[in-house]
Amino acid sequence: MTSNYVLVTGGAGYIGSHTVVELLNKDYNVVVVDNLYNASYEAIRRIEKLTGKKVNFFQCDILDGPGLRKVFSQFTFSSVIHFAGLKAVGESTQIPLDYYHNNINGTITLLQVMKEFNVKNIVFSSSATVYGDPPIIPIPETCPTGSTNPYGRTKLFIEHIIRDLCTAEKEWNAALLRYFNPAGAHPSGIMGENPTGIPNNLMPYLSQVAIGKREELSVFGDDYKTRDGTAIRDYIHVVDLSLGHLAALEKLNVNPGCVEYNLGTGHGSTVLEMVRAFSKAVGRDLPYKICPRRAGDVTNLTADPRKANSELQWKAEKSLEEMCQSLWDWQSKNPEGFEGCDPNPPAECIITQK
Ligand SMILES: NC(=O)c1ccc[n+]([C@@H]2O[C@H](COP(=O)([O-])OP(=O)(O)OC[C@H]3O[C@@H](n4cnc5c(N)ncnc54)[C@H](O)[C@@H]3O)[C@@H](O)[C@H]2O)c1
Ligand SMILES: O=c1ccn([C@@H]2O[C@H](COP(=O)(O)OP(=O)(O)O[C@H]3O[C@H](CO)[C@@H](O)[C@H](O)[C@H]3O)[C@@H](O)[C@H]2O)c(=O)[nH]1
Repeated sequence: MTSNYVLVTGGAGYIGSHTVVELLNKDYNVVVVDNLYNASYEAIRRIEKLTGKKVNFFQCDILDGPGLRKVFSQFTFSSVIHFAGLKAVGESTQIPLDYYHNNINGTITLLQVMKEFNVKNIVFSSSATVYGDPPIIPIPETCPTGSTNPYGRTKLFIEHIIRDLCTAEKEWNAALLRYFNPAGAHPSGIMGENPTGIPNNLMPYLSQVAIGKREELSVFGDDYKTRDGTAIRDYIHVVDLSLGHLAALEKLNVNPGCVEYNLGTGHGSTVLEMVRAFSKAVGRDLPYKICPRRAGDVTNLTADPRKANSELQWKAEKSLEEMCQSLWDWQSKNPEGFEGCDPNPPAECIITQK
């Protein structure tokens, strides 16, 4: 049995797949589990193509304790990077039970199996949404938390669960990574976000407008108290975000207990600034219309990333232009995303049926 594997849950998804590439590039041994609810096995094939390495993949649900035990019996893990979860804010208000069950029970099952196998280092995908409508901009990690939607509350509850575990059992270490707004794609143009159905998020929607799949962007609200009236977010290149996970893994080696980090750039952009930046990458103006605010949106989520910068020796390096260019490369080379590619893994990789 080879030791020192990193288990990546949700590793076929958008941020997970980019992180797996960076881990493999740095010679980590990686195992991916994903139930492929919101991903295609094609992402794993693309990771293999990009890195020239074989990915140990299992179609396994994190709610499937016996399934996870099968994986944990085959490898010795030093740590887990836990991406798996449902992530659409709007959908979470429609089907809250599914969100609470999948995200919270899934995480508890994972933590129980980790404990059984004496794996006590975890990097968790949290979110800036835990800050709700923050009173301080840029937002430090010490800002009060409290989310406005079921999805955000799952992130907040999971943070509490992991923190409680680290308090109760001192051998546990956890990095709770509060992501701001990931955007962009792998610079190769081979891998990127592959949203199913109509994208909820600004940048994937805008890129589908550019490719002609959607008529125009709806800009949700121009009456915010910002420089142009549209809401501000801290967009971070997905490759920078992925590298933040490698930095967090390193941090866990020095037994820090439970630590929270904002992963953002510290620079906020309005919706209209993003429309302009992406239009520039595409080479033409993209159509948009001003619409009412979207329920649940807040004015400004901009990170104060200094804690991550100093304690993780990590900094977001890539520009807004690189974010937009890589997204457009990916979208224009793969207008249908992974559609048309076989979404299923080889039968021997399937532990949990869909
Ligand atoms: N994308 C964002 O804007 C953003 C921002 C903040 C936090 N996050 C969090 O980061 C993580 C990754 O986000 P993403 O954008 O890559 O999303 P994604 O949907 O692309 O990836 C999540 C992956 O988890 C898998 N999954 C879901 N439930 C599972 C389960 N029960 N068992 C096994 N696999 C399961 C999905 O199939 C998918 O591949 C999520 O936890 C998300 O909440 C995302
Ligand atoms: O079609 C669209 C989509 C979005 N927006 C606006 O664009 C901004 C960004 O929206 P979006 O891309 O949907 O991201 P957020 O709502 O900020 O949420 C993302 O970023 C959060 C962290 O900041 C994560 O927790 C969430 O999971 C993730 O979806 C907001 O002001 C939206 O109102 C539009 O104007 N039109």
